[in-house]
Amino acid sequence: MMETLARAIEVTRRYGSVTALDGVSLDIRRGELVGLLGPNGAGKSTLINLFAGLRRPHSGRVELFGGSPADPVRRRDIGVTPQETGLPSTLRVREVVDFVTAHYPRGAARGELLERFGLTGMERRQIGGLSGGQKRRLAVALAFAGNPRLVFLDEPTTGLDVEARRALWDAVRDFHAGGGTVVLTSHYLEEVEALAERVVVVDRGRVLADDTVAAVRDIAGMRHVTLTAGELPDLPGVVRAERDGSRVLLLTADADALVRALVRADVPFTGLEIRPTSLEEAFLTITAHEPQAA
Ligand SMILES: Nc1ncnc2c1ncn2[C@@H]1O[C@H](COP(=O)(O)OP(=O)(O)OP(=O)(O)O)[C@@H](O)[C@H]1O
Repeated sequence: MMETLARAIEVTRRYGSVTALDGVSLDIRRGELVGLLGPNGAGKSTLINLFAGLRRPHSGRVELFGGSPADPVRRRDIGVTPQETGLPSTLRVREVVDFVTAHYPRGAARGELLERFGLTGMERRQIGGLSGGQKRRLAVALAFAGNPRLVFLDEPTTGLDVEARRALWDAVRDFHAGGGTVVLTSHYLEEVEALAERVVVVDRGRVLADDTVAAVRDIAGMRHVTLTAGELPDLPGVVRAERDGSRVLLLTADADALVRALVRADVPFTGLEIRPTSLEEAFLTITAHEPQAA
């Protein structure tokens, strides 16, 4: 059994009347590269802030390396890149890196760290003079300044162009290949797909799915097929079927095959519509209902 580095057990966290996390349980094991996927306001940043010891849960428990995230000794072995890049604009790149690195017993070598994130030659530049993408890369690089065992990257590639995004993906992959554990958040399945093996889908403070990227991709690729028809025969690949008067809604991973089967079965239908499901819709539908016949 792989060692668990971070763990949330039935965690609830509110902000005023907003429940940001609602009974979330999650284990992050050593060597994993986990993507937290979910729409705006899903609770991803809140979860990272709890693991990083920046916030405390209202109920449930959060553990980091088997202890409390509030313990500074445990926090030495993590790195975090927050969603907002707030670095002092008058300082030079070199000064910021040295300042952050100095906080750790095993700080990274500056030159090597900057190289990994495509910032070589920028040591003397002031933060305020960097481009948005360069600032972002620096903020992500700082998460690795202490040679952490576990890093939390909150939307690491926001604001990066394609090339910079790929370079950052490579840096994250290198860290992972060297035995590092990564938790990253994203709104985009493609980003999670490019990096992660395991994806945890979060929405409205709850974990909707915790599975392989392939399994989640299948669910996310579901289509809603709706049509007006009478009694329907058994159709292939229907995950869920629902009737509302004469309107039938079918959920399937392969809409083309479904439509071909409908035509072959020679059942009269009108008003055929096919549309993608949102990730949320797909997961809610699948987790809330068992397949049933129309
Ligand atoms: N400091 C705060 N004060 C009040 N409400 C907050 C605070 N932080 C988060 N929230 C609320 O908690 C919920 C979860 O927010 P959170 O930032 O964790 O989501 P997220 O998944 O990271 O979203 P995004 O992708 O937009 O960053 C949202 O409804 C948000 O408005």
